Amino acid sequence: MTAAVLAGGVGVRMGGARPKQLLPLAGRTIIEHSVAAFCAAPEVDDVIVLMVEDHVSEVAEIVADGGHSKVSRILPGGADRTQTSYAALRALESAADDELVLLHDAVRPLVSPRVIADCVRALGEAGAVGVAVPSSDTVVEVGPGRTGGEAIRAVPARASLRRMQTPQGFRLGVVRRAYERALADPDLVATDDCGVVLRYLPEEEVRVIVGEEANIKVTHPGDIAIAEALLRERGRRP
Ligand SMILES: Nc1ccn([C@@H]2O[C@H](COP(=O)(O)OP(=O)(O)OP(=O)(O)O)[C@@H](O)[C@H]2O)c(=O)n1
Ligand SMILES: C[C@](O)(CO)[C@H](O)COP(=O)(O)O
Repeated sequence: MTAAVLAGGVGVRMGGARPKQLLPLAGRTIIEHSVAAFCAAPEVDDVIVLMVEDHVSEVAEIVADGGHSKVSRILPGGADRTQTSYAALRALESAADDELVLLHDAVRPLVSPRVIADCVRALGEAGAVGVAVPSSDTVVEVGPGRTGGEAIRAVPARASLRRMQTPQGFRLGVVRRAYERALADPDLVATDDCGVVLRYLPEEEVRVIVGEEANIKVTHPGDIAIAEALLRERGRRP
C-alpha cells in the first residue's frame, strides 16, 4: 500500500513567503509530521510526496535527515489539488488495479494511527473510503441575497452531514477510472478525491469511517497554535 502525501499547495490563506507545509510545528516541519505518520503505519509500505516544484529538494533533505526510509519518491505537484492527486496516480501507473493508495493532505499533521488503520481496514470492503467527522454547527447553503450580500438557500439536515478529512483511500483501479472520466470533463470542480469517485463512478460506494476533530487541516495562521496545543494534549495522554 502506498500513501501519497499531497504538498503541492502554496498556502495563500496562510500567507507568508513559504508554503505552509514547511512551517515549524513542535520541532518539525508540518510536512514531516505527516510523512512520519505514514512511515510509522504498519499498513503502509511506500510513501510518495508531491511537493511544490521549487521545494522538492528541501523536502528531500527533510526526509533524509529524518530517516523516513519508506519515502521512495518526492515529485512535483500540480496546479491545484486535483492535479496533484492525479500526479500521484500517474506516479503509480505501474501498480496493479487492486493495489491500494491513501491520498493525504500534507497539512493534516495530526493524522492518527487509528484513523490510518481504520481507513485501510475499510478498503477490504469498499473501493473508496473517506474519513469524516460530524458537524457540531448547523451547515447552510447560501446564494446571493435579494438586496446584496448572501442569503440562506437551504438548511440540510445536520444529522446526515459530515466534514471530510484525509486520508482518503482507494483501490487504484477505482480512483484511476474516476480520474480518467473527471479529467475529460471540462466542468470538473473537485475539493476532494472521494468527491471525484462519487461524481464520476456513481455505481461505486464511497464508505465513510469516523475521523477525529484533532485531524485539522492547517489552513489559516491561527491553526498553527491550535495544532501545537493538540499535539501537546496528545503527548499528555496516557
Ligand atoms: N496544487 C495543490 C494545492 C494543494 N495541495 C495540497 O492539498 C492540501 C490541502 O490544500 P490547502 O489547505 O488548500 O492548501 P493550499 O492550496 O496550500 O492552501 P490555499 O488554498 O490557502 O492556497 C495541502 O496539503 C496542499 O499542499 C496540493 O497538493 N497541490
Ligand atoms: C480534501 C479536504 O481536506 C477534505 O476536507 C479538503 O477538501 C481540501 O480542501 P482545500 O481547499 O484544498 O484545502
